[in-house]
Amino acid sequence: ATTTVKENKMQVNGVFASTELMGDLTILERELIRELEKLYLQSVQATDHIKQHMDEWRNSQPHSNDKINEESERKMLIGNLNGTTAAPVTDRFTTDVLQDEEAGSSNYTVRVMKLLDSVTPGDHGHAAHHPIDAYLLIKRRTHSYYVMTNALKKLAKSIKSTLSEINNDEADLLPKADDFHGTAESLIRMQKMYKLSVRNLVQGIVNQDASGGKQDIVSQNKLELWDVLFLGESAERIGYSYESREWYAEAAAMLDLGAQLPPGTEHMLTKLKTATVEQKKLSDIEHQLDVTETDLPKFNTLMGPEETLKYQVRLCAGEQVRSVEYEATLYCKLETHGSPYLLMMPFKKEILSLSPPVVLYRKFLSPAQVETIKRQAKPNLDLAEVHGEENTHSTMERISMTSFIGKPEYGDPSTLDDLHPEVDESDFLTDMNKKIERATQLRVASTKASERYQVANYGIGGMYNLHFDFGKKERRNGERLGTFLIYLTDIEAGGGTVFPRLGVGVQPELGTALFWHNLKPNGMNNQLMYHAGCPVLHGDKWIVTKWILYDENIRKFPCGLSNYAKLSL
Ligand SMILES: O=C(O)CCC(=O)C(=O)O
Ligand SMILES: [Fe+2]
Repeated sequence: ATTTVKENKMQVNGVFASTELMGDLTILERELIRELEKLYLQSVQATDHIKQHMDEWRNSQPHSNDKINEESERKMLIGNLNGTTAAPVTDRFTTDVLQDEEAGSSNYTVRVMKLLDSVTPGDHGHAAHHPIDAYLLIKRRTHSYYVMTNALKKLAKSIKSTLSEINNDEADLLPKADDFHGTAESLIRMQKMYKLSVRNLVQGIVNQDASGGKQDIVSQNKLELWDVLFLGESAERIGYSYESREWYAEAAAMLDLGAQLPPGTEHMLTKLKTATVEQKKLSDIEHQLDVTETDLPKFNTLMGPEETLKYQVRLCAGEQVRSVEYEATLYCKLETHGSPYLLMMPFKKEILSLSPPVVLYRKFLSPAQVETIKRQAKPNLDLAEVHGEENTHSTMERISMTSFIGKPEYGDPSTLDDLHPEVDESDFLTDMNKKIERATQLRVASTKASERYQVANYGIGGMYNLHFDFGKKERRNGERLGTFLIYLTDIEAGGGTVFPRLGVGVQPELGTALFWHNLKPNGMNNQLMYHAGCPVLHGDKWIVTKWILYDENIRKFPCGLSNYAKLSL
């Protein structure tokens, strides 16, 4: 499968495809927080205002301690004003103000005045007999209510407008509920892939035991019981029952330690209890399986899906899976390909697999060159889309942003013309084409010989599932013979490129290039070259890829058409 671009959208199923855009979101979030802070301050002001008036009102009540009196006063007052029986207290605020505004205060005042005698006995007889008492009473019923409800109304209005502003202006940029679910699911996938401990995750710790004594990555944030329950449910929804039980068991443990069950989650209690029991049983069995595993892996064979997945997981976690004997046959060299030019500056080449060959070129690009590529690619980053055999679809197969740099004529079947095989790239890319030619000994610097440079950016959880680089229909100049992939960032955790059928795993390192052939020398697809980009656990992964096409390179092969001829790079 190959990747091209789709409409501008930040995420696919909620996984932040690009850390760049996560940055934008952080800025947006800051603005949002400022808006909400403003609202909060307004609401505090309004509340203070209301409180003050309430206090004034309460303190000026002649019989503030006499609950029965107050209540009957209220009921009668409202009942009479409305011409109905008493309304609930909350309604009274609105009723009063509405009537106040509709009928005009004087009308209202007259009506209240008429009621006073029968309603509020004051300390010195009738409250309304004393002009000051009457004045204050009416003030409480009119002015104070008015001020209070107005403050509330204003607040409600400004909340409403802020919300609609957020909804209208930034709706496309803000993550949605789907994205939240997707982010949770991506966390579950990483939990499974990297065997992350749930207990550690709750503490904000990403443990890296599996990859051999590497340091934990610690966040300042922790998860709450609510999150733990949510993640358990997310895992359950995507069918990861083992992982779901781990979250539920952890939730049960948190409850035991005194955490409060969030409201509305009471129904989950039985689930949590059974999860604890089942999880204990399962982890015992798993443990036994681990211990009794004696099968030696058979690399460089077409292992089945289960075994492929198993080695994908192990390689992504940074494990060495091949025998020490095999690893000992690998080597590195200063490559010159016998060329005087390269004598001056040989490639630092490392063989990761002998046959089929996979090689590394250390420090292929300088940090400055890497920056140039990223700078050129950034403005056009778009959600990656995968072209399958049948149709084009955006899937969980690949979660990353991609963009292309260099002349569009490169590798484009519709604009290819045999008469114009060469196209002027920028000086920078022309140099890079030539450098890749010197390293791979293949023809690259012609529009027929290679595709455009594809730059990809993976955010946290971003990944590329197992796939082959060959297989796109209608590739006029032949299949993708070779993949020349340059890492543009170092990645602290996760984000490796793995070949489970070869037992090869590579950790991204800024400026280092990875090169392999997808085809056998006779042009047939090599099914051993199944590979994946592991989910990024921590960091911001950038790569640039040049696919080198078959037809222009047939003559470069030393071998004939045997399906078994071995190639070395
Ligand atoms: O991201 C990676 O490490 C692998 C990328 C890849 O396989 C591809 O772009 O075809
Ligand atoms: Fe690939």
